[in-house]
Amino acid sequence: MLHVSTRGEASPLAFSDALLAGLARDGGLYVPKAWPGLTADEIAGFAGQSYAEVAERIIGALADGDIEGKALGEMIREAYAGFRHPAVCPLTQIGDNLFVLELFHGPTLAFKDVAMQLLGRLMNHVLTLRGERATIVGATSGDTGGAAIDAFKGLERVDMFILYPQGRVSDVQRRQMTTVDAPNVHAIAVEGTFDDCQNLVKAMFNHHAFRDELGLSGVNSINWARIAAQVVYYFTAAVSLGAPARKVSFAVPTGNFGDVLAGWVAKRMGLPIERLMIGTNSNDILTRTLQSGAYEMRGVSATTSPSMDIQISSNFERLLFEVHGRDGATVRRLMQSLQQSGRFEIAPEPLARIRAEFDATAVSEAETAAEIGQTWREAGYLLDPHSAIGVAAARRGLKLDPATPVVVLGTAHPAKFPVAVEAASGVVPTLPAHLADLMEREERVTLLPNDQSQIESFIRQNARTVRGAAA
Ligand SMILES: Cc1ncc(COP(=O)(O)O)c(C=O)c1O
Ligand SMILES: N[C@@H](CCOP(=O)(O)O)C(=O)O
Repeated sequence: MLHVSTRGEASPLAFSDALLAGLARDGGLYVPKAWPGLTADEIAGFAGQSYAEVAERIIGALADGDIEGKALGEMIREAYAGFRHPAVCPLTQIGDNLFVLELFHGPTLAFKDVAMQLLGRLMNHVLTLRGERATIVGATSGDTGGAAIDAFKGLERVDMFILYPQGRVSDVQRRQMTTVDAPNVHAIAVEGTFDDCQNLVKAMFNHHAFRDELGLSGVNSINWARIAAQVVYYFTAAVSLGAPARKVSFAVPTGNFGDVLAGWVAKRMGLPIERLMIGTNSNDILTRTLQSGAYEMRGVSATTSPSMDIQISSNFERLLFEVHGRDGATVRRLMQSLQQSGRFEIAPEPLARIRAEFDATAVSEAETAAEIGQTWREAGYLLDPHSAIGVAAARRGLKLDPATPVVVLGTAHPAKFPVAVEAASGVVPTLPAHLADLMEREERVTLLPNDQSQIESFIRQNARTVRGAAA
């Protein structure tokens, strides 16, 4: 199956080519040309299967034979063997019809590990088959960076450069990026916001001479394979609550719109999802957009859920493409308007299509802290601030529809955000044993201005890949 760009002008690519490309050459994001479907019987058959078995079926359907089946199965099994919970992504009940899907049992304690541990293996596999190398550039508001560095550290065929906003990630998040002693990974602190970092990454991809010279690739959720891997846990969670016979809703703490988009993809593939509830922090551009139809940028404020301090929600472009009948020209026009004036308007019909499947709600800093405190007191369950935003969104959804179970995506371990969690609950969350000495490890980081040419020079000087060929 081929993958097409949301902006309609780049050449369609097979799964493994889209995996290495990251962003399409027209600036768009890749999506499969058609959604593979699973029957209700097949979905019911997932009950009792391991996470890796379900992943093999779902990712196999999305990769559509482009990654050889036996190799894919082995990579999936290896990717999840190191998770600290045998279920990989277990489900915990914290209230009436209220569940947390714990996505933080991977090495860096965030949901990013679920996709990234597989992505590292997939990329290494494809690059090895082709005898190529790649230079990965990524932007992080805190979690993607650590997960990517862990998954790619030491890989011979890859150099990795991760841009994060200086002073705007938690100490644990920063140290997970800066204390890894591997010559192929580089943490770059940028004087700017996450949106600046993400804009720099996209600008490097759109600088085609640089892109080709360095063999650029990306591991942010602009990379279609990231979303594909995230689809799996929607199936495992819903099936364990009775799907496909029973509908389930999901509440998703949202920033770049990748995780909740994966839920929308699961629904397209046949999973009976009732509602997809977006929870935003006070950087509430998505909530405002669903209310008014106007996607309008404002300044980003720093919150206790820093990974969601985002205004340019990259994957929303994929949804825009779908609700506009896959019309790349319209998406190009909307994205141009965003770049030129910081806003665009969604017409009534596509907006109605979005509202038919998604709800959105903004959760303030005070409400986030109150949710952490309440859930700890009532359920004895410690939430991180991001997951707390999901729980607050779920509680609002349950008031409207108490009969449908809601699964909140628990996107990070509370110990990644100890200051906010302790302030809200009085409990100091502790890091798992493998990270116990994180705060004592030596840091290695380069501070650079928000300037594309200086960042490109740094990457050129430090990357071992030239023109995508093996050095
Ligand atoms: C802990 C955490 N929760 C939620 C999100 C938001 O996810 P997405 O950007 O896929 O919407 C992020 C960042 O991506 C995150 O790191
Ligand atoms: N919240 C993310 C931001 C980048 O998101 P991605 O899913 O597009 O990689 C982070 O923690 O870095």
